Amino acid sequence: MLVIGIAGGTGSGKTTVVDKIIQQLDIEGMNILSQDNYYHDNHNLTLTEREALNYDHPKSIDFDLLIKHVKALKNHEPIEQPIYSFVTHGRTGDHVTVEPKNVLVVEGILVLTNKELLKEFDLKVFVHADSDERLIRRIRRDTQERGRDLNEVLHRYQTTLKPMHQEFIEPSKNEADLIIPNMRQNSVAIDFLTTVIKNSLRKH
Ligand SMILES: Nc1ncnc2c1ncn2[C@@H]1O[C@H](COP(=O)(O)OP(=O)(O)O)[C@@H](O)[C@H]1O
Ligand SMILES: Nc1ccn([C@@H]2O[C@H](COP(=O)(O)O)[C@@H](O)[C@H]2O)c(=O)n1
Repeated sequence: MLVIGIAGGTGSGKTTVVDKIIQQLDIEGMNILSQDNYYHDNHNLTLTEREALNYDHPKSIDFDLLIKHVKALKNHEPIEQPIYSFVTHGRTGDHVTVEPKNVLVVEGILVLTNKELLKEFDLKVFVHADSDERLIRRIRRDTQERGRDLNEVLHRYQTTLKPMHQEFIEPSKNEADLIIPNMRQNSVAIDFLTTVIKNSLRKH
């Protein structure tokens, strides 16, 4: 199994890049594990308390479970992936069964910050977009798709997102084998990444 880690700041375009790779690779045997589904549950806290949490710090992620799942899939065992809600800031209680396949992509803002998880990756990618562009994309997405208002997005950006990006996410770029500039549609970079994955698959 080929395991690829794809990191990058919020709104950099990780999900979009993964979708394009899926289209271009055109293979059935590919799984995507999103770090977003591995946020700690925090159902012991009230909704107001959960809303106030820092979701951009590595401690917000249940890396133990994520790494356990990556290892299980590499070991040809199916996993029960939790499903997360950005509205309730917690796990929904539902799970999706993921069967092992030839390629596993693990994507999320913090996936290149964890030393144990890094050991599991054959290829490490960082998607880059400037912070102003990412903030604009984040405002659009969170207000349209994640049930947030402008004040919530801007408050979170100033208090936790920006400082955590500078402390943890931006430095994790140094772990990447490949950096994808994604300020605009970048089909050359997507073609290149697809070729690298195809070549790696031949060796696996
Ligand atoms: N190259 C790009 N140019 C313009 N908009 C983009 C680009 N890549 C992604 N987007 C948009 O930015 C938003 C965030 O992208 P997404 O892939 O969800 O980012 P991430 O998964 O890194 O948070 C989405 O609305 C997406 O359509
Ligand atoms: N309850 C939560 C959990 C996470 N976030 C934000 O999601 C961002 C990561 O997701 P991307 O798809 O943008 O990579 C991260 O920056 C968290 O601030 C949230 O708002 N609420």
